Amino acid sequence: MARILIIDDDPDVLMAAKLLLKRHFGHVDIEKNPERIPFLVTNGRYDAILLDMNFQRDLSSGREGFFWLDRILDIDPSASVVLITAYGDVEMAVRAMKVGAKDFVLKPWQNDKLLATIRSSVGGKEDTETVDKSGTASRGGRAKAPVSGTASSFIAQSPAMRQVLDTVSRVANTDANVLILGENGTGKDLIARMIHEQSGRKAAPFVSVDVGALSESLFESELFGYVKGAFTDARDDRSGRFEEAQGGTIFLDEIGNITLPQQARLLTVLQQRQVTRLGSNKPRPIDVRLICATNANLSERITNREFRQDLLYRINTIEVHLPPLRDRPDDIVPLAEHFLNIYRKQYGRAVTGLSPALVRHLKQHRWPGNVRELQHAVERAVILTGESVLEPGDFFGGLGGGASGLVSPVSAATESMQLDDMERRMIQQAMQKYGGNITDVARELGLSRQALYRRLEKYGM
Ligand SMILES: Nc1ncnc2c1ncn2[C@@H]1O[C@H](COP(=O)(O)OP(=O)(O)OP(=O)(O)O)[C@@H](O)[C@H]1O
Repeated sequence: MARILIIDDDPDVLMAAKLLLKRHFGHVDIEKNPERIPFLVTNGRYDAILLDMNFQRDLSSGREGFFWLDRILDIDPSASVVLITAYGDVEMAVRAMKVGAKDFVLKPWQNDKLLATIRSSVGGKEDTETVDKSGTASRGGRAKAPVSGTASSFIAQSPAMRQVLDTVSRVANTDANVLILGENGTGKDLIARMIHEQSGRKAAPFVSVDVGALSESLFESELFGYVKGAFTDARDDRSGRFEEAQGGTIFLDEIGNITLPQQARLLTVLQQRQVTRLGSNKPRPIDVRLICATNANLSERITNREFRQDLLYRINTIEVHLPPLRDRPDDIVPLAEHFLNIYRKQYGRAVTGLSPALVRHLKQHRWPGNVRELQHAVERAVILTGESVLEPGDFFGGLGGGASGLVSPVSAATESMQLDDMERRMIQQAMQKYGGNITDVARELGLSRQALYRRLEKYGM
């Protein structure tokens, strides 16, 4: 069953498209307000997104459409975005495809053409139920990152992480609520998926919700669902994420960031083990395993009366602490090699390993962004290096590394600016070398043509 999202500020277009597509594809969401795109794309796991190019306030330049296309691809680089445009000059559509749109349709559309376009965009997911091999449905939906949550691809060489894996294997098969604590990028999401995959619920859905990102007004409708007419835009009944997780696991990420009223509503649902859709008075029983995660210091929040003690007791039957990467240096090199292996294949680069000098640098860096920072650093290095062995310069590009060879701790923001600069320079050099031939430049940099176009746009080149 395919999941489709349609974004257009014309309610008639939305309704017509929904009626047509619903008969052929399983699930169709419509949205009038483009501001909700980041939330929907993060949480909705769509197989195709139909996006209007021309919103009312920016009628014919398509600029807003480009802006939203870019946001979608930033959140999910593998998203299939099909553009709708009533001002179908081919040039704009082609430009949109160069920066990552999958296809475009002209308004008013021919039904057959629209169906064929969507069919090819969802990759055959029409009418039939397809279940992700692992039975999981993530924020972004399809497996978009090359890094999976299976135990075999989880790197844990340090004693601290071995202990974590031991706890995971002991609690997975119980229904105990688990609270995962750790800084950003330490692997909380991955551990939550692993618990689900090792549990008796693995054939049922794994539903992941970033509750910290839900506004006060969306919190209830998103988690508990709503019935038609519950609020102005509620044109249909819709199940919430708890119901979608029925029989499986719900993962509430950033639980430490929800407000006190949200905490009260969540607590009631957890105590009663039933949800009532917004606008309805019919409670529905739920059978879900609860896993929560946060990077916040919950004891401090409780002392400050920002987090309810009784909610904490509900969610933390088992606590799993993920140490920051700087506190488990034994994991750094195995992780770097693991990511090197993934990205070398993904970008078709002949990079074989890490130099001894780089190994020293990696171990000494503080990794404020933890495993995610290391992962991105390896990806960039694999793309940008011209050598077969990665050197400190591929990672730290002249940052730190004085006589002592120590890498000075730099903020993630500074580092990312420097890496952007490095990337821009690499692209410029390759453009000069190949006289602007996009295919050759993309091949040289190990990028897809689309990825290169996006970077050219990003750097205004
Ligand atoms: N031990 C590990 N082995 C392999 N990959 C890992 C490991 N830990 C984390 N990763 C990878 O690092 C990235 C960040 O991990 P993840 O998203 O699970 O972190 P997080 O703690 O949930 O982050 P946030 O708090 O920002 O949501 C992911 O791509 C994940 O696959």
